[in-house]
Amino acid sequence: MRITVVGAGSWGTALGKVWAEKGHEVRLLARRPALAEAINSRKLNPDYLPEIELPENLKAFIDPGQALTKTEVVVWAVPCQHLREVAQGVRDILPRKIPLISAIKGLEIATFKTPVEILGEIFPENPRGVLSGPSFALEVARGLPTAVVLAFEEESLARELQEALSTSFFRLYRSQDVRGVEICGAVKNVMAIAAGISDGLELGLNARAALITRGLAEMMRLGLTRGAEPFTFSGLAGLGDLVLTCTGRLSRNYTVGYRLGRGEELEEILGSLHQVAEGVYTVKALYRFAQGAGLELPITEGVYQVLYEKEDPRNVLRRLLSRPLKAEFEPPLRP
Ligand SMILES: NC(=O)c1ccc[n+]([C@@H]2O[C@H](COP(=O)([O-])OP(=O)(O)OC[C@H]3O[C@@H](n4cnc5c(N)ncnc54)[C@H](O)[C@@H]3O)[C@@H](O)[C@H]2O)c1
Ligand SMILES: O=P(O)(O)OC[C@H](O)CO
Repeated sequence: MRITVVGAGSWGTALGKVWAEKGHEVRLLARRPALAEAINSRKLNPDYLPEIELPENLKAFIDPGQALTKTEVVVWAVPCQHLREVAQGVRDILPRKIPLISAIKGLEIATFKTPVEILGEIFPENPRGVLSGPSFALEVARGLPTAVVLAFEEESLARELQEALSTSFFRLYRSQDVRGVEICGAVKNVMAIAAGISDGLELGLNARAALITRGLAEMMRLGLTRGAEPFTFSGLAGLGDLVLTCTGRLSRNYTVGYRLGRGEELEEILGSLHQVAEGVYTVKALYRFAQGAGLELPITEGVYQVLYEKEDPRNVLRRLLSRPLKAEFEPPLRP
C-alpha cells in the first residue's frame, strides 16, 4: 500500500517507520528541506527521534505533489491548530475518495472542531477516520508493544485498514465511534497537564489517581453531550491514554504540567519544549465551549486558569476541593 504521512515530527516519523518496516511504501511529507534531507540520506530524524534508525523505504518529501501522487491512504500528524492550513494547502492535489486518517489529538480553538471534522470540511468526498490510544512515539519507534484504536464509521473500511496497518507489535483495534475516540484523545491531554501539575507540586499518588478518575468523568460528561459511545471512554483512546499520559514522563503534556507545578512560567516551558503539547491549546477550546454550553468541567477550568490567568496552582486546587460535595455519578454520567 502507498501511504502518505503528513508531518515529519515524532509521531509521523514513528508511524512511518512502523508501516515502512511492514513493507508499505511510506512517504513522509516534511516542512523543512534539511529535515527531509536528513531522513533520506542519514536515515534518521535528528530533530524528533534522533536515536532511531529509519528504514530505507521510508522516504521524506517536501513537495506535496510528489508525496501525494497515486497515494492510497493519507495519515495526518501535524499539530491540531495547523491542520486546517496544511490540509487546505493540498486540497487540490489530494486524490479523491482515498481514506484519510487523523493521528492528531486536539480541538481547534477557533471552531471547537475535531481534526476529522476539519478534514471533512476540506475533503468531503474522502472517508475519514482516526487513530488514537496510548502510544508514545519513541516507544512505537523502538518497536515496543503498543495497542491503539482505529475508528471509521464504515466498518468494512475500518477492517481493511486495521489489517493493513497492524503489525506484530503495533496492534490496532477497530471502532466506529469516530467522534468518541477524538474527544477522548483531545481531553486526555488536558488531564495530563493537570496530573503533571499535581506531581510537580508533590501532591502524591492519591491525588493523581483522583485526577485520572475525575478526568475520565469530565471526558465522559463532554463526550456524551457530543454523541460519543459510552464504551469508548473505557477503551484505549479513553482510559488507556489517560493512564499513559497522566503517569508517563515521556508525555509532553504531563511535562508542561510538571514544570508548571515546579514553578516555571508557561512561556519558558513552551520555549524549550520544541514539540507540540496539544493540551495547552485544546484547553482553550474546551474552556470556551464549556462556558458557552454551561457544562461543568472543573479540572479543565483549573488548567485554563493556571495556564492563561496565571493563577497559582495551589489556589486552583483549593477551589477544586472546596466545591459543594456531590454524588460520584450525576447526570449525564447516570440517567
Ligand atoms: N508524539 C507522540 O507520542 C504522539 C502520539 C500520538 C499522537 N500524537 C499526536 O500527533 C500530532 C503531532 O504530534 P507530534 O508528536 O508528531 O508533534 P511534533 O511536535 O513532534 O511534530 C509536529 C510536526 O508538525 C510539523 N508542523 C508544525 N506546524 C506545521 C505547519 N504549520 N505546517 C506543516 N507542518 C507543521 C512540524 O514541522 C513537525 O514535523 C499531535 O496532535 C499529537 O497529539 C503524538
Ligand atoms: O507526549 P504527549 O503528551 O503528546 O502524549 C503522546 C501520546 O498522545 C500518548 O498517547
